[in-house]
Amino acid sequence: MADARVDTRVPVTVLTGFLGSGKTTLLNRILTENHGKKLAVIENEFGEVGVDDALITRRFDTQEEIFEMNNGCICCTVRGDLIRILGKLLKRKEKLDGILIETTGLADPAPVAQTFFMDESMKEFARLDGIITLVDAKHITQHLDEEKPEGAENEAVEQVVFADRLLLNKTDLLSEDELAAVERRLRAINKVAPITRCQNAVVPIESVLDVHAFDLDRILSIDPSFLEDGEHEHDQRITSIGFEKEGDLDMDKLNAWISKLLQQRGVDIYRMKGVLSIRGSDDKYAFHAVHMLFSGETIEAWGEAPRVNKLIVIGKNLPRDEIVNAFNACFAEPTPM
Ligand SMILES: Nc1nc2c(ncn2[C@@H]2O[C@H](COP(=O)(O)OP(=O)(O)OP(=O)(O)O)[C@@H](O)[C@H]2O)c(=O)[nH]1
Repeated sequence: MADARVDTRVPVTVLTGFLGSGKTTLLNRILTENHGKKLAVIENEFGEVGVDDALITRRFDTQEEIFEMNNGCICCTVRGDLIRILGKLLKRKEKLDGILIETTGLADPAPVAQTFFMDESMKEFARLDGIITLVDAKHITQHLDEEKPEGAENEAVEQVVFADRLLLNKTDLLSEDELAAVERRLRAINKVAPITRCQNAVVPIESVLDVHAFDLDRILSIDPSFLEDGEHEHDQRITSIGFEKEGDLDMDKLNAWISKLLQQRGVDIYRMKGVLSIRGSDDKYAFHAVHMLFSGETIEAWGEAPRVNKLIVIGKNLPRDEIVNAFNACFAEPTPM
């Protein structure tokens, strides 16, 4: 095993955690904080339409390069793309202080981690530094408890099992007793990863980057077949509906639809996120929902950019036609001349 003190390979951090747990919030902090590191970020999103690009905040003097991988899930279909991007990055490894991979909220981190032990050039140039798992304190228990169809894995459990660091985020939404109960639950699944409580993913950057936390022996003791290329299956009931549509939305209609949708189907709607164009506003409106909790805020001005609404809905047994029709009905009527 390489000695950490003289190891010059590029450290790779895998940022994982269920949908809406706070991965992009943490990534934005890393990208906007002045830590002096030159990082490359690989972003993978679940869903038909990519929204994260518009939600990622970049510093003006940004040192980071961001690669989007939106044609499939990083742990299955686009692993080939991941290996190609990593291959390109590692050719100029002298210029890099680290690589950060944000998985989708529905990814199994194990096959992503495995990538760094599979091929010789990867092993030579990169070292898996740690798997950092964001945990949504409010919703994790229901995800851990969720019954999955025969053969399908529970990604929320996998993300906790393989974590080298657990960031228990959204502590503002639970009482002290509830938080302690969640911590006990996490500890029962993962005996060793330090658990750090946080809000808005505020943790010292040095506690997540370059921490030398990944331990192959521990992983092999949990999953002896970790280094073999095994198959895994996701819950096929979970799908996404994506919108990419020009025009202005009527805020009242939008609010009424979202409130009704989340009241009726909030248990099965894991995540909604979007950047929307609202009639009468010059600014982009960023919208987030995680189950029944939703929020929105104006972000930057549209300026010259085309006012295209991007919205993604991710959930279980989604009624596609109903959701598509209801969203389309939220557009503002054209103003009479
Ligand atoms: N109340 C509360 N909300 C939070 C906290 N941290 C993040 N959020 C909100 O939770 C929502 C989801 O956060 P993201 O960072 O986008 O989550 P994510 O893990 O990247 O989500 P996906 O990319 O969909 O998997 C956003 O509305 C955040 O503002 C927190 O500590 N408390």
